[in-house]
Amino acid sequence: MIEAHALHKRYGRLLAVDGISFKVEPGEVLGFLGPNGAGKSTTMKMIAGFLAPTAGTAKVCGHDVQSDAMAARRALGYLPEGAPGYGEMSPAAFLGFVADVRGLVGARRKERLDAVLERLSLRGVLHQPIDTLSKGFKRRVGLAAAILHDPPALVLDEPTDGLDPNQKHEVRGLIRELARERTVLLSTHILEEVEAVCSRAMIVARGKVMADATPAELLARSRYQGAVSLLATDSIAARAALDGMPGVSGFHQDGDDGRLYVFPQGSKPVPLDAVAERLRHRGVAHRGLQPERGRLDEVFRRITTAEAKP
Ligand SMILES: Nc1ncnc2c1ncn2[C@@H]1O[C@H](COP(=O)(O)OP(=O)(O)OP(=O)(O)O)[C@@H](O)[C@H]1O
Repeated sequence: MIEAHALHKRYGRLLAVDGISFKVEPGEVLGFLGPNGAGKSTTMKMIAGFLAPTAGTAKVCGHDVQSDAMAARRALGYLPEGAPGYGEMSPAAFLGFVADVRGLVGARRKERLDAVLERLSLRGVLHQPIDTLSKGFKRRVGLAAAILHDPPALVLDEPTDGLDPNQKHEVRGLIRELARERTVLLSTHILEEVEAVCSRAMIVARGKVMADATPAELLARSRYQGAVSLLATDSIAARAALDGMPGVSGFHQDGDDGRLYVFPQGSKPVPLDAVAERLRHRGVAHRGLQPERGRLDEVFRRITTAEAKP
């Protein structure tokens, strides 16, 4: 379990983290989302014991990260933002060094090294300097170092940053697999990642938690949920045909692709068949009529912009 209670971090005059509290249970993947500078990395560094909080406490598997630092660090695997250091070392040398620091010896050391090399498919690059590896392999080396001692809790700072779509897919699969019996806290800028791997998402802005919900609950806050959209040859005619239809509250036309969004009244979805029938009846040609499931990007923007209310 990972717990944060009223964490604060001040850098001079800047209050980078302003009272963040949460609890993540085993089996949960909590995604930390927020604009640049929101305080995500700072919070993660405090949980990992790399930075002392200005106020507040954090615990990893019940161990306070400050007063019981060694036990907390033993229980935690941490992937810092960016690539691992020691770029001149090979993965073999670097992971051997991490194993030594973690106090792994004998058969257990060999077993854990074999397990992570296999899990992260690192055998092909074992003796190449880390600096010369692709971004994907660098992230894998970082992940291997984070899970080498088989910790019950993981803090992963932007684990898929800079990876190509295939590598992202692979790393997300690995995180889901790791999360089965572990507690995972990860940060990301990628909204689709939240739906792909997170059981819960916390939106942070200006050092404060602005939302803490499941991805489905966040989607339900989108005004696009329950809307239908279509591409009409004549959008003005389409709007005129649908204006005043029961269950329809308004329209929005996308400036880029011209797609027309028809918004519902209240929580009941706009009836797709009735829309199709009405357009047919009025002779409005259209294609791509589809229901909308909501948009995380819109919810994220609304919650994190200055006007947003918590
Ligand atoms: N060592 C430091 N000294 C002074 N200010 C810092 C320091 N580290 C971070 N900050 C500032 O604290 C704020 C929060 O930074 P942090 O890196 O935690 O944000 P973040 O949410 O992780 O951002 P990003 O998504 O860009 O990684 C930012 O304004 C940043 O400039």
